[in-house]
Amino acid sequence: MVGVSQQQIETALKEYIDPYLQKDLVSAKTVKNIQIEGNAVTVDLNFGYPTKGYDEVLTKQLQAKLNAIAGIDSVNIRIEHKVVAHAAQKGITPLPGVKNIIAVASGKGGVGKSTTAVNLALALAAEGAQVGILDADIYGPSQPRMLGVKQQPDSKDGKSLEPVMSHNLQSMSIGYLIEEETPMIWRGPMVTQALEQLLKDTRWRDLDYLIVDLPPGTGDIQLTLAQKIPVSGAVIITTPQDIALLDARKGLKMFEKVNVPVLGIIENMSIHICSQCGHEEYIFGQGGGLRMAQENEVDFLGALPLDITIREQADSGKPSVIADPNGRIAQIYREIARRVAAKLSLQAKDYTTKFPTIKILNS
Ligand SMILES: Nc1ncnc2c1ncn2[C@@H]1O[C@H](COP(=O)(O)OP(=O)(O)OP(=O)(O)O)[C@@H](O)[C@H]1O
Repeated sequence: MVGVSQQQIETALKEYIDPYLQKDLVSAKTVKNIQIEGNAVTVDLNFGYPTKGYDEVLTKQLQAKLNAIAGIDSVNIRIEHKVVAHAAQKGITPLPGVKNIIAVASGKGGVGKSTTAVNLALALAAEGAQVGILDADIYGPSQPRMLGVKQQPDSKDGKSLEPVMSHNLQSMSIGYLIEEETPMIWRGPMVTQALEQLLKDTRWRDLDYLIVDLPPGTGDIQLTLAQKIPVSGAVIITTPQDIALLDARKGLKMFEKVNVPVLGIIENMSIHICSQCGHEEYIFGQGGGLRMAQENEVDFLGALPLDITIREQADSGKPSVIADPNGRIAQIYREIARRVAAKLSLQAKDYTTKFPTIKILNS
């Protein structure tokens, strides 16, 4: 009997389109090794984005596919992931301890940007990445409450700050340093200076992703931040109302202006689910976020319902991804997290720190 060939396995792997990368496994360069021993095949895959919540489904589908090849009776799929640093805006120095910064922005306030940012960060961590969150929403820092953090950050040297740990997430917020009731009057330059300091003086530790929860809006402050922080990609949060969509479009333009790629749009409060009877209703209109994404040729990353549990869980210091990890809402956030990370993994790598020094020798 003729044995199974490497070519046969590759052809089968080429037929599998990864739903997050939207490419087949071979073209996406995820296949690291194929080993055939008699009737047994082992495939080693390596992804540039964290895949914990997807490994089981992927393994089952590939096993079914490869087992269908005549002559194979044992399939072993080994999955790894390795997140690398991707390029940020030209001329901005990368942040020590942080591979990729993802900015979460909204055109207008109150659309659920901070709630989505923290759940996205927790979802990326649940997928297996090392994640941090910087609460740059200086006017209304809500991350301490949502992360259930009461203590102030430590400082080992009196100059830098140690990130606060909760739910396996490193975090920093102006809210850790000032009293919640203290009225702060921030003026433009003060905000950017305070945030730059908060970002740079924190000793982030080996982060694959740092989520930056930007202040709402698309004014000068946001523009300056988008220019000064080394951002690899941005995510825009909107609700389906026309007014929010209009403002979200301004957000898209802002990132375009500063050459930060937009990874996609998330629609929040998309559909209302009645907590009494489960009835579903599109209070703010249907499909607005998707249409806007299509019109502007950016990805639509997903939609979250308007659901009281999202607010209650965030308010209690345990956002939905932590409070109900197997629930429907957590699964939506995790699906979105995989899309965000996969989209980022397709972008150019950051070579700035890896170039060897060229020495010119006089002979
Ligand atoms: N999908 C949702 N379903 C129900 N409540 C939500 C949802 N998303 C956010 N909320 C609630 O809406 C309120 C506003 O959310 P959040 O603070 O995240 O918005 P924001 O856009 O960051 O606001 P700001 O612009 O003021 O910083 C919060 O009480 C939050 O718990």
